[in-house]
Amino acid sequence: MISTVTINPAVDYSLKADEIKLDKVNRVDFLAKSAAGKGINVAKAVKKLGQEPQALGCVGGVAGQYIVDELKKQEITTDFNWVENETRINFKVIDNLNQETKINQHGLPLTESELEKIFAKIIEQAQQSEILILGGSLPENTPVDFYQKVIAELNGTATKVFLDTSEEALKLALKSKPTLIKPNLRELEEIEGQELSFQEVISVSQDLVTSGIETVVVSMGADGALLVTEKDVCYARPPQVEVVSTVGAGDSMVGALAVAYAKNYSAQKKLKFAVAMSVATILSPGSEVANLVEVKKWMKEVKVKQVEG
Ligand SMILES: Nc1ncnc2c1ncn2[C@@H]1O[C@H](COP(=O)(O)OP(=O)(O)OP(=O)(O)O)[C@@H](O)[C@H]1O
Ligand SMILES: O=P(O)(O)OC[C@@]1(O)O[C@H](CO)[C@@H](O)[C@@H]1O
Repeated sequence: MISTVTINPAVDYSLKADEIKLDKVNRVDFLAKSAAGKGINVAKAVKKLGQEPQALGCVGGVAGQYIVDELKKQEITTDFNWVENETRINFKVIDNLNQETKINQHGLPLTESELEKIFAKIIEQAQQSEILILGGSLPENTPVDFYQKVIAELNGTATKVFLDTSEEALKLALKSKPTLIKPNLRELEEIEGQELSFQEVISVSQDLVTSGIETVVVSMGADGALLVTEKDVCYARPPQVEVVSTVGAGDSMVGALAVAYAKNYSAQKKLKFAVAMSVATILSPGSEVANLVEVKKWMKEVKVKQVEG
């Protein structure tokens, strides 16, 4: 089974504005509302790709109930922990220039006891999961080494742990050696504390692999993605497309990578499948993700090659 963990989920509101005027009232149009947060988007992707995911995490209040109800409608198995504070609402505003402004709340804190319970649930459920995906930020006041501790606890077990987070939580978690990480270019640059050329992205990823992380996938927006393992350095270029919304593009890639891992695809096929999924997803509105039929169509358009390390 593929399980996803979203400690800090969100209800995403996608909105449209002609332009965002700072220090003014902005009148916006409503486009879509979605059950979201990175791990939840990954679960939606896994389901759309024909596998049965399980979504874990913390939900609270009316927004939490919305997430539970939506995932039920999408026939996604959930085993959430109910918490005292309301789940956050995030806003994604698309303007006339197709720029996406993302307004993400930090997420209200969890109590110490809620944190202990979700930690225990993750470890328990990991035992039945071939792949466990930890996705997104941590709510306010959560110890920043939360993911690091979860991964350390699962070291030496059969569970493959994928991680998609950012900033300090990512930096610390690298020390516990997750199986796979999927930083975008900016997140990788944050880890390194400097801008990176394409060759530097390859060598930094190779260093991470040498340190004990099995697979590093770096997503680079319209420039595609790179997958690095001990044996392979593959690069995939997406076709040029008219973007509808990039929200969830990275998450859809992680979902596709999990499915590709479960199916034991080759390195090149894993990357092709993941990039095709992301391309199909950026053509879907809001935080929605694409399905297998669309992915199969885009796989023909994604060019993958082995590059020199
Ligand atoms: N403008 C674009 N044109 C073609 N493909 C794109 C474009 N933007 C994103 N993609 C595809 O989506 C993948 C993921 O995008 P990106 O690197 O922006 O991830 P991300 O920052 O993790 O996304 P998010 O956090 O919004 O889910 C890219 O590797 C690429 O395959
Ligand atoms: O604030 P975080 O946890 O870093 O990211 C949350 C989020 O921006 O990520 C998803 C897109 O990747 C959205 O559905 C959601 O609102």
